[in-house]
Amino acid sequence: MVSRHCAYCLIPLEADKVKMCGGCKKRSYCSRDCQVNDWGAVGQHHKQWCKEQICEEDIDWEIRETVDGKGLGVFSKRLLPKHTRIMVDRGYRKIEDVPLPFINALMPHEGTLQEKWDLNSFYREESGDNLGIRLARVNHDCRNNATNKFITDLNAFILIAIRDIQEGEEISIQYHFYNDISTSKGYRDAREQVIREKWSVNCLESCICRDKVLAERIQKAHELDSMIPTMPMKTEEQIKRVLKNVDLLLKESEQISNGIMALSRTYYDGFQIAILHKKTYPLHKMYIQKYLESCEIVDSKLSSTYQQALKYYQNPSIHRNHF
Ligand SMILES: C[S@@+](CC[C@H](N)C(=O)[O-])C[C@H]1O[C@@H](n2cnc3c(N)ncnc32)[C@H](O)[C@@H]1O
Repeated sequence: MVSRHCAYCLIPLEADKVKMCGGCKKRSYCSRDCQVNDWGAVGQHHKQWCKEQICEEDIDWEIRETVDGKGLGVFSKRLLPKHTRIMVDRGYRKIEDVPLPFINALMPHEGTLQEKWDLNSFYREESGDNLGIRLARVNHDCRNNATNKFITDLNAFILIAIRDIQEGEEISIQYHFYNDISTSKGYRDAREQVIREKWSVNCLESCICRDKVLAERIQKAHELDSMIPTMPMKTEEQIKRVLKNVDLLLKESEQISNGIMALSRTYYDGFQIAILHKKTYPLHKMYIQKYLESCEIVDSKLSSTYQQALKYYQNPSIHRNHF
């Protein structure tokens, strides 16, 4: 069975007709024209990603039918260790920008283009509506093993493993964010309702997203997250107290949230707070180092977020909080 598609036009590829990218030796095409198109922004801008060793279809993952009625899904073809970058997918901002065969292939099968767009696109406050053609095949699971981020300046979604994913395991993300500690309960509940209506994903009473003890921990972590920037931070003692809360939040986030995404923000908070006072200044090193590492994973070295983090790492005194 053919499980590889041209990375540009998405037509199925016969094993003996595959043209491989000479750089990453992974990305596959049906023709030189498709390879040239994919190299620039017309396609997925592979020129930017070629050296980043992102996983590719048929080598690291494949799209196939699920056995539990969810339609197609994305499955790993090998062990994908935690923090592996599973896929990079160009973001389409408007229906008109998406090549017709791409959007036509999506769910709902008999739906209009608008219905397909509505079901498969993601909305983000900072970047609006976006559709990733391959990302749209990733199904929802409340115990998701991957998470995705839209990198606005690179116009790309990046899908990251948040724990080790075994060979043959389905790769899943969360369509609703019950454990997003950065938002209030009211907002999380409203978002969940909309998202359940959009994707008709209905969880059992026993699902982790309905666990009351966990919900309380998430709420407490959210309160801590909101409280940190409001705490007094003038004296050394006050700053040390805030940093204790930062460390507490990092520990909680590691266990209850989507991992790396939530941690990334809090590492940055730790950095901004530690540099406020000369006595706590040495502590900044650990936070900015962790922040830089997390930016490399969730945003990639190519992003402006990573480049800015690198500047702060190399020269913390350029940050406005520096004592
Ligand atoms: C973005 S698409 C995901 C890919 C889709 N399975 C396909 O074949 O193209 C979202 C749709 O997949 C199905 N789906 C995703 N996760 C599901 C889940 N956990 N349980 C049931 N259906 C799910 C629902 O029909 C949902 O509206």
